[in-house]
Formats: sequence, C-alpha cells, structure tokens
Amino acid sequence: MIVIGASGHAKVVLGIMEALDIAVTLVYDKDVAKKKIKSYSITHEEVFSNHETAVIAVGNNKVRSRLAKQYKGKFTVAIIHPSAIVDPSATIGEGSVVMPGAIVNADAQIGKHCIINSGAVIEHDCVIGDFAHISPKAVLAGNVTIGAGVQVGLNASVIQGKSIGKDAIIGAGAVVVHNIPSRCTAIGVPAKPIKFHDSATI
Ligand SMILES: CC(=O)SCCNC(=O)CCNC(=O)[C@H](O)C(C)(C)COP(=O)(O)OP(=O)(O)OC[C@H]1O[C@@H](n2cnc3c(N)ncnc32)[C@H](O)[C@@H]1OP(=O)(O)O
Repeated sequence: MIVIGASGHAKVVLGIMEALDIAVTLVYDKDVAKKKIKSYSITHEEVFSNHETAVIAVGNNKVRSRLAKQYKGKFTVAIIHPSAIVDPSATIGEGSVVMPGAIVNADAQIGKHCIINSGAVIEHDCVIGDFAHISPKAVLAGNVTIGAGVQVGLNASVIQGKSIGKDAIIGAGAVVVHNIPSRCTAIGVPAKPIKFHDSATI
C-alpha cells in the first residue's frame, strides 16, 4: 500500500499499518527536503503502479481533500488500529483512518478520508462528513452530525443531537451545546463562534 504524505501524522498512520501487518510499498511526499520517516525512505516522484491502493496520511483537511481528488480511484479501504473499538454496525468510508484507542459506536457513519484520532469517542448514530478530523480525546455524544471538512479540537465535546456545519473548527477543550454554523471557528464553554472564514474543503 502507498502512503501519501510524510509528516508527523504519517508516522502514526505508518504505526497503524505496522500493527495491521500491511506492507508499505512506498511513502510519497513531494517535499524533497524530507528524506526518511521512521524506517522508510521517502520517494519524491509519483511512481505509483495503477493497481496499488493508497492512504493519504496528511492531517490538514483541505490538503487531504485536494490529494483525494488528485489520486481518485486509489483509495479502497479504511485503516483501523487494532486497539480501536468499532461496532460492527458502524460504517467507515474509504481512506479514513481510526487511530489507537478510538471508539466508534453503533450505527455511526464516518465519511471518506476522515481522521478519528487517538482516543476519540464517536457515539451511536453520529454522522461524520468526508475529510473531517476528530482530534485526540474529543467526544461526540449520540446523534451528532459533523459536516465535511470540520475539525473538532483536542478534548472538545459535543452534546447529543447537535450539528456542526461544514468546515467549522471547534477549538481544543470546547463544549458544544448549540448547533454551530459552517465555516466558523468556535471556542469555549459553551462553544461560540469567534470568526468566520471563506475557504471550503470540498
Ligand atoms: C495529533 C495532533 O496533533 S491533532 C491536532 C489537534 N489540534 C487541536 O485540537 C488544535 C485546535 N485548535 C485550537 O484550539 C486553536 O487555538 C483555534 C483553532 C481554536 C484558534 O486558532 P487561531 O484561529 O489561530 O486563533 P488564535 O490562536 O489567534 O486565538 C484567538 C483567540 O482565541 C483564544 N483561543 C484559541 N484557542 C482557544 C481554545 N481552544 N479555547 C479557548 N480560547 C482559545 C486565544 O487565546 C485568542 O484569544 P485573544 O484574542 O484573547 O488573545
């Protein structure tokens, strides 16, 4: 399997692949200054064979979205660390990565190319849009809806039934008790928007 990206996030993705015994054919990053990641040499040329599947190991939601378009057709599976607990009724889209210790509960639906980071909890019936990132130790209660491209920060929590609009950023430690609009940054307890931005992930 090809790993696209060679940043810190890629180190964790590579660790998951090692734990799953998935053979890494090459790690690609166009940045020629990057030479090695863990025990892997970094390839700077796009020398992908057509039939080989890939994972995008890039933490930035917008960059991950761009790369998913660029290499469309190469993504077939989700990568899930063996220590994560995923209910059999949950669905996880292709290209998504579930990190160590995460919990994804019954009937949760996780989109494509999402990151469910270390120790995050996604409760029953949550729906998470493509390219979202649920940061380490963030907790989503039941029936939460997360728009495409959202980042929920470290240790943030969202109470049951609330929704967060596309491309919003929820600050570390925030507690979401009201719906949050698209394309804003919201912080605090209770979380409130402090600014809005234009750019969209998809
Ligand atoms: C494995 C990994 O590493 S995964 C990575 C996980 N990373 C995270 O979860 C980080 C989440 N990001 C944050 O919390 C950021 O601070 C953000 C996105 C909320 C804000 O970042 P920026 O847009 O750069 O805003 P900035 O840093 O200028 O802060 C704006 C104001 O909000 C305050 N603020 C920033 N973050 C928070 C927060 N999480 N909670 C409360 N207040 C905050 C700042 O102190 C500042 O206040 P001031 O204007 O009174 O000085």
